[in-house]
Amino acid sequence: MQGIWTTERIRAAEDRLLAVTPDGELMRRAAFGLATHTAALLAGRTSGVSGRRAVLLVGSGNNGGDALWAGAFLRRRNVAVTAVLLKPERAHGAGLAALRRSGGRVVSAEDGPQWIDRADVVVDGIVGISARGPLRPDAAALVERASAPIVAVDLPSGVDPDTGAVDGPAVRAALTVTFGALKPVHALAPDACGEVVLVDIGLRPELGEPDLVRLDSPDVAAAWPVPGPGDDKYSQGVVGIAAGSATYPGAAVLAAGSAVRATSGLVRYAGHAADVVRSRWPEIVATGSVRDAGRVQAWAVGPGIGTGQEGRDVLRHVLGQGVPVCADADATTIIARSPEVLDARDPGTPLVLTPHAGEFSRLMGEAPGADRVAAARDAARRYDAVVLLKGHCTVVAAPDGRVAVNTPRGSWLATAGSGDVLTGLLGALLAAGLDPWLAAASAAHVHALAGSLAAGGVPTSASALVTAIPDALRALRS
Ligand SMILES: NC(=O)C1=CN([C@@H]2O[C@H](COP(=O)(O)OP(=O)(O)OC[C@H]3O[C@@H](n4cnc5c(N)ncnc54)[C@H](O)[C@@H]3O)[C@@H](O)[C@H]2O)[C@@H](O)CC1
Ligand SMILES: [K+]
Repeated sequence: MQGIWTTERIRAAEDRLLAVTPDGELMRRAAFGLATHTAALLAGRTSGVSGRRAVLLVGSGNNGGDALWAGAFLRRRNVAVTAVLLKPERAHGAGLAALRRSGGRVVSAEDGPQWIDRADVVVDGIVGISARGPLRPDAAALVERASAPIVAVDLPSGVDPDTGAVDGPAVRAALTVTFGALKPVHALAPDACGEVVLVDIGLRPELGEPDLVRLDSPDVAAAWPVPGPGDDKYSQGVVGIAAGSATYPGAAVLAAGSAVRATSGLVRYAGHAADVVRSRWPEIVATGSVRDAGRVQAWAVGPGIGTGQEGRDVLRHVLGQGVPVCADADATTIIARSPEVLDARDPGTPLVLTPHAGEFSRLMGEAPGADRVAAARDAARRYDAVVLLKGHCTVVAAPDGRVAVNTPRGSWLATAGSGDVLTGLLGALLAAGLDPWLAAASAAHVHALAGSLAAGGVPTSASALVTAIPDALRALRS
């Protein structure tokens, strides 16, 4: 599990560490790591380091200081280094002196473009964790000019460090070299960060518990239920799927099929698409109504059930069964419009809501906004439910404040029916007895992995996603 800390926590930890570390030592560690990874990028992209040209974009803070010191280290490997100072009077003094001593060139922002045009790599030391708002016009113009790969120092400038939001011009890096700990931007703005490498500067002992986490494949593999010697189809958890309609059976087929592929437990289906579901998935026990579905250990409810009286009755029924419920799609809309359906829920029975931005707006009366982590946390508290906020990056918040972020592998999941597949995965994990927050985060992880395997670099479909679930689980467990 990877920990992620907000900039406020990072700054506090850095202050504690600075107090017991010789002056300049942390920046030296950071800059040495930055130089090493920048040289590796140069070697990879231009098959050499010596004689290559690096341009540093240097802002007014320590982020620029890191860039300048890294420039001095790169000089030792005979890289031609030019620092472009955005605010010459406020550039990091010691870093500037070190670069000059090493034979680096220092130019003004006006002279920057001619050096940027000839660069093999551009190092973005414009702003780091003290950044506020998008790039200012002078910096934006220089960044725009760069056609060489950009290495972001700590984080891509112009992207909000704590939310990953981009509201104007920002750096799009090939590589981000960060120090001490991952920050939210690294999980929430993967396209702006490019590859992210973490340089150890000794901060970990000062950090405490992370604010957010990202599950690694081994975490998900360890959590994912597989049958043991004493198991049968009932002991592994029976999931009920209440989805789809006679006119729109697709959601039912996808959600139920996804549950079949996710675990070895039994899958029940209840709804108007029973015949279609049975013909597609003969292993499913299908009935026409949730009232005669039989016992289950969790319900996944919502996709395609409609938002009218019948949908409301279905939702109220499953919420009253005293088992965990994953409420998706139409079920979310019903809850937003008729919150009294939640009265049917036994207090203490886990509920997972899986809204996309539009459904979130209905549930909360306002859009998630730039701070999607805070938004998901608020919704989790308001509904006393695990909230999985869909989007390019999925945010999973628990009512107790835990948050997991799933960083996608491309945008392959943006396809019709993809959400139904996630609902099936989540239902199966809830039925197996996983902690609901871990279930949601694990389902999101496998969903994304199945998406990238199904796609293999070209657009894919929800049906292909269902087919790829075993491949994803195999990849996790290998
Ligand atoms: N504190 C430490 O011990 C360490 C800090 N390190 C580096 O220091 C960075 C943080 O440095 P600072 O706190 O000095 O601040 P930054 O370098 O992040 O920002 C400097 C200043 O830029 C200005 N600014 C904010 N937003 C801007 C925008 N959108 N456009 C233009 N200017 C803007 C502000 O006046 C801000 O104070 C980290 O990101 C990291 O790179 C590393 O050297 C590791 C050790
Ligand atoms: K930066």
